[in-house]
Amino acid sequence: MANTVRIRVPGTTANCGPGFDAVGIACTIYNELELTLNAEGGISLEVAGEGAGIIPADESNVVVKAIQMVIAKTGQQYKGIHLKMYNDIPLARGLGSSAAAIVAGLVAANELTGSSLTKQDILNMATAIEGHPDNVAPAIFGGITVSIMENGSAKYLSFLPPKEFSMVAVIPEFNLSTKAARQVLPESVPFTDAVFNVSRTALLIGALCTGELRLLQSALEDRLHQPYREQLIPGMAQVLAAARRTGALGAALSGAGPCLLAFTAGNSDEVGQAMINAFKLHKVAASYRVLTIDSEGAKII
Ligand SMILES: Nc1ncnc2c1ncn2[C@@H]1O[C@H](COP(=O)(O)OP(=O)(O)OP(=O)(O)O)[C@@H](O)[C@H]1O
Ligand SMILES: N[C@@H](CCO)C(=O)O
Repeated sequence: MANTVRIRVPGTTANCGPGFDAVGIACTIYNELELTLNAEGGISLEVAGEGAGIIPADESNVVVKAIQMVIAKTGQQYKGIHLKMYNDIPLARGLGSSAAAIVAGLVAANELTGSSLTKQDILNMATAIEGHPDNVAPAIFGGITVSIMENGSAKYLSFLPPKEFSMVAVIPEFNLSTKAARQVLPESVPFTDAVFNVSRTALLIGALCTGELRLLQSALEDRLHQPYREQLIPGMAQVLAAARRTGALGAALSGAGPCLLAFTAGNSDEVGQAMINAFKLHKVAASYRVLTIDSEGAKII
């Protein structure tokens, strides 16, 4: 018997400057996934939008992996996995495409197999596939999330800020895999840099919780990953500086990049244009999207 469900999952921006592997925000950019499970074998895939013609229709596909994980865990007999994707989140740009894909697969398969998994189970399974919880947590719960790993289990909190802001995501035309962007990171950092990031991360969460957005400029500073990743993104420092000069509340690398994100309270188009122009000076073509916070996370539609 065929069994079909459709899911919507938001893209996410992780790290938010100093909160490496811990802080993430769900954004109003979405992928939709329609999953049909049946008893006959085979995997089929139709993709519209981002990733069309690139995403594989086999077991190397992270959505398929996630679905098979749920089928195995729940002891179901489904063999046929049929997927239709409608993707707006660009792949390997720093807006959480892999987290959205994993979460879509897990949530959809859970829905079709009796909904025995809790959101906490889904968070743990998604983190096991993704490797870190900072994108998958907001993709599941929505809002701004802080997540940590403890004895193999993810602990998280999700909140909405009292004061609204927008996020200008500037998306260069080239992609950068998280794997490549993690390879340039050092194995250890100076104690002073660790202290620098602890203080900024605390300030960042405090500023977002209280709405003291004037503090974002300092709170988005980071010494754990951005300085090392600059070499991978031509013009990164200048594009972030252009955002600040144009009046952004603050700016940072989105996830592992190459997307750069500015927080704004009004002149988003002006900031986006200034960032694109700064990229152009480094021969990088880019476009921008003005996003806000998604408060719902993954949901069945
Ligand atoms: N809709 C999708 N279906 C299947 N696989 C996908 C999908 N979207 C992304 N992926 C996989 O995830 C990879 C991109 O993941 P990666 O972690 O490198 O970047 P990202 O998740 O877009 O960015 P970041 O983690 O920095 O926010 C793609 O190359 C592809 O293998
Ligand atoms: N925290 C992750 C986010 C991207 O997946 C990183 O920066 O590598």
